[in-house]
Amino acid sequence: MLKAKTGKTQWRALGAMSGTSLDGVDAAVIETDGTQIFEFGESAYREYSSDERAVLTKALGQWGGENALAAAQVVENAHVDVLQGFDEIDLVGFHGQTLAHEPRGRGTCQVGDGRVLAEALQSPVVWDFRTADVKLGGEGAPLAPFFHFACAKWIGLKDPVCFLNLGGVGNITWIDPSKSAPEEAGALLAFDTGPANAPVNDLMRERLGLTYDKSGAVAMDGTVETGALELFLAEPYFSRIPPKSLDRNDFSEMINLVRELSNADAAATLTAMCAAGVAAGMQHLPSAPTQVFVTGGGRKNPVLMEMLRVSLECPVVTVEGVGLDGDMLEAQAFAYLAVRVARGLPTSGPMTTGVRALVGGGVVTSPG
Ligand SMILES: Nc1ncnc2c1ncn2[C@@H]1O[C@H](COP(=O)(O)OP(=O)(O)OP(=O)(O)O)[C@@H](O)[C@H]1O
Ligand SMILES: CC(=O)N[C@H]1[C@@H]2OC[C@@H](O2)[C@@H](O)[C@@H]1O[C@H](C)C(=O)O
Repeated sequence: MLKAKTGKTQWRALGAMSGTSLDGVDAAVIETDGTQIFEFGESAYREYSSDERAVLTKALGQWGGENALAAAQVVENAHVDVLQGFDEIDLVGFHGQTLAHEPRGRGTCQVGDGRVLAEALQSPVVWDFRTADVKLGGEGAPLAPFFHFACAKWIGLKDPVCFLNLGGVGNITWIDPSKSAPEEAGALLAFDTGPANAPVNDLMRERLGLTYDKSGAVAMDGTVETGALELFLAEPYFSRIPPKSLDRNDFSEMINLVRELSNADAAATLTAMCAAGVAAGMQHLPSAPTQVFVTGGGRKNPVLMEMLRVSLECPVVTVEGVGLDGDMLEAQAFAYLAVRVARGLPTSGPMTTGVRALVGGGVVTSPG
């Protein structure tokens, strides 16, 4: 059973993330005061059933209505399922499921109601992390960068590095760990690099009835079609100055660029597009990173990792190489951010989301 505590300086926070891949819910505990990471705790994963995934897929791109409500219910149930298995939790950080993201237009939409979770878990819940940032002119994403800064400190780094998350969409955080705090000028620069695994997943589903290209097995036998890659890189998104963010389906038409190709060549080309998006992003960084730490499911794809190693001019390693868990980094990030919100500390700033001023985005709901 979850237990709420107040007046703490060190919190045992539980974070949960349901990412753009729609595979399931990651949940992880972290001990923190909202600045320093003291300890990483236990974690769990709750996969969506195929019926649940179908409900979520149907609601993608929607801002409300029947499908979005059904998706919210799936998200809430799955989260309660997995989160009730943790003990002695002070605070829950609940990201929810992004259905639509259009920061310069209709805003950003994450479903799953934090009030439902607070009641079911009898714990304070921090949720709706992105809305405040978007309202203040920010991209509302990425939000993990302040946590990446804390990770760089936890590792004990001194020189500029990058964290690269390869989920459905890719996002990168450049960090100068010699700065004392993430809100300090020059400490961070972050943005979405482009599509990551989502297009390959879509191709696998469409052609082979698979959910993803496990270990890059299909792409491994393919040849990259350079014409398609060039057309992809001509997209204005890549030259846009960051911060900038993407919706899962912003590049969904790129599958058309590989329509005529064999399964292997199409998978290789879409995988190369992910790596090329990251490489194009490097031009925007304040200085060359000494290392790139890769997190998210894409790090398990050796074809993608090799493409990154060839195109980036620095060592590319998985976050496991520095003692972190690449399956749980996003869940840990929302645990960490929840404590920052509870303590009134900012969670994003001009160099991570482009928001006008530092903002602590998130709503705190206590059980009734
Ligand atoms: N063993 C593997 N081989 C190849 N690809 C993999 C492997 N494991 C996971 N992936 C890819 O990683 C994806 C899941 O990554 P992750 O869990 O980081 O995404 P997410 O958190 O849902 O997305 P986002 O970070 O965009 O919100 C899968 O959909 C798949 O494409
Ligand atoms: C709107 C939204 O949910 N964006 C996600 C998505 O998934 C990856 C990338 O696009 C990133 O910008 C963000 O998630 C991570 C956790 C973030 O906010 O840092």
